Amino acid sequence: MCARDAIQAAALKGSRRITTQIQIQIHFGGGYLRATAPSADFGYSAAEPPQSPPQPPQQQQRAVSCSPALPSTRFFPLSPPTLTAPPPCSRKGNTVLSPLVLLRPKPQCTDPSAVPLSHSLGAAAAARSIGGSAAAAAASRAGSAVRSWSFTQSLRGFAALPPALAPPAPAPLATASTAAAALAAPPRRQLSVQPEAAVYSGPSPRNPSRVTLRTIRKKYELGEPLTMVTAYDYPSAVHVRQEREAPCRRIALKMPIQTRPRMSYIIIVEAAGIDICLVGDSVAMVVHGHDTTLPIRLDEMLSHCQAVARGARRAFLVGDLPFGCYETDARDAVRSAVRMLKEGGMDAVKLEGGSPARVEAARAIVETGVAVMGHVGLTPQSVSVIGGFRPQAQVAEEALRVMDQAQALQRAGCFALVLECIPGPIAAAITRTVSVPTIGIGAGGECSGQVLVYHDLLGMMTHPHHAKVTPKFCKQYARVGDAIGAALQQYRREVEDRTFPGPRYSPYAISDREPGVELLAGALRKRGLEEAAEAALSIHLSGSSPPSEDNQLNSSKPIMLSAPAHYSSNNRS
Ligand SMILES: Nc1nc(=O)c2c([nH]1)NC[C@@H]1CN(c3ccc(C(=O)N[C@@H](CCC(=O)O)C(=O)O)cc3)CN21
Ligand SMILES: CC(C)C(=O)C(=O)O
Repeated sequence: MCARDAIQAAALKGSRRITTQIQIQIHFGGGYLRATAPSADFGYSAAEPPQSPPQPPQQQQRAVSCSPALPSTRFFPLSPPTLTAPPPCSRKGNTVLSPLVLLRPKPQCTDPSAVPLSHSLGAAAAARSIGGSAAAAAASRAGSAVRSWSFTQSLRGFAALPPALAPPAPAPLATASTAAAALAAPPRRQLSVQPEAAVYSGPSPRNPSRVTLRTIRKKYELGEPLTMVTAYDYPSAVHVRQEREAPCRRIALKMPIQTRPRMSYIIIVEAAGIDICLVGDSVAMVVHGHDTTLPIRLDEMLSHCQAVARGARRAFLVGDLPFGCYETDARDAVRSAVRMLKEGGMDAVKLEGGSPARVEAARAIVETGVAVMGHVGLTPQSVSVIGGFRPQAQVAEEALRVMDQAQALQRAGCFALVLECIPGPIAAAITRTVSVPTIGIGAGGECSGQVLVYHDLLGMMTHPHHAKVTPKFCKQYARVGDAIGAALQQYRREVEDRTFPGPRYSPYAISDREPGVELLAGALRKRGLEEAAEAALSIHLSGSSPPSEDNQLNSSKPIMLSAPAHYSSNNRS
């Protein structure tokens, strides 16, 4: 079925949205990458089926061979796309899949800059180069009908689209500088293979539930509490995101029974759906083991931001500007903030303090086009002048100063403010005097939202070293630190008494299609390695009857976390 038939069939069935996807396979030195990217999002309904007649095959074939040649600059040493033949489109529900487009590096290419093609950025960059200005031309012709990447026109089977979406005149493709930017771009949530979505239609259409500043604003206006946690790495970012229950169950059911989490636990973790993820400079203390947040550098923060951006799907990502990268002047601040977005993959930055210089920095960053979260009250980067992580604004004069700072930051354009370690009534007063959300930490329950450090709320900081830097305002919703300790102890015991790995976790057998172990033993004996031969033979024989699954489960039960009390009554499976 060609794309047009598939779209028409879906339209006549009354489907409102039909998504088309391009499948691309990029070949490089040791293998290939396959990427699927939405080509366009057509808002057809049964009332307005696509009109245009299919083009004659000759013309379609020409459309393929005339497809915009890939630039053979030093950035994209690829041959022009070829189609796998024959190229029928397939349809999955409302998604029409293109035939596979193959991209191969030109054989004569010896340019070392071809190397980036060997990781996923290569796919992203190639996709950008193909879709680039072709999509721009199509978008301006078709107005709002085309919402994203329009490489479709150049593909046989995708050629017969409605007049509004007719192929644009061949347009110049990505320039060297856009190509370079594409290669330098960090891994980005859902955007890596659909750059046009970011240019023409805002955040990825594949993830419409992503939290944006508009979502935050809406929640704030409706008086719904905002949730924020810190995340410093990929696994914690994965945990704070929200996913549907079904895929989690599917994944869990594929896991070995011993390591399969309880269903109630999966649902709880995966449904966390936290609104905002802060890659906080507290990582310096929590992960790097420093006594303060001061030592962490911008490049270290960027590395944490990138890991979080790879794991996050829904949350709005805020990167903390670390001490020393924004104080000198506003230009310094803007440069650091831009890196947080460009290299770190963040959606916004946070900076500490409300002095006139900090307010100016916030204003300059916002004017550059980067959203800023302010932070007043206890600002740990000022520990040197504060003399410790001490609560703030406990006397009227100080409270008024913090309130003035909050207002100044709001006027500078901050979209939200963290209020840290101040009395609840002061936080309540600030929350009422500003018209942006306040996110409290140790600031009582009257803020527009709350933030806690991930490791604190999970009870991962039970080691005495950590306990001393875990603030007393932290509620522990689990005791993960205890579970980690118990699991490590059990592992050590089982290794020492040789119950681990046992036959159950020694899955690799010598092929039984040949008398392999006997041959091996013979060869070992010939080399005078009698003992080695005996060992191979006896282990091979004893490993032939692994104990039953039941025995295994009884001998070594995984340590399971109990669900937090307030969830368990609803979610036990
Ligand atoms: N794990 C962790 N959680 C945090 O919330 C956190 C960090 N680390 N590191 C960066 C800052 C520092 N924070 C802290 C740390 C300790 C206290 C605390 O216990 N303060 C004592 C007073 C200490 C003193 O007087 O010196 C208190 O009574 O509140 C407060 C905030 C909050 N942030
Ligand atoms: C505690 C939060 C607000 C923070 O700034 C951090 O984690 O660095």
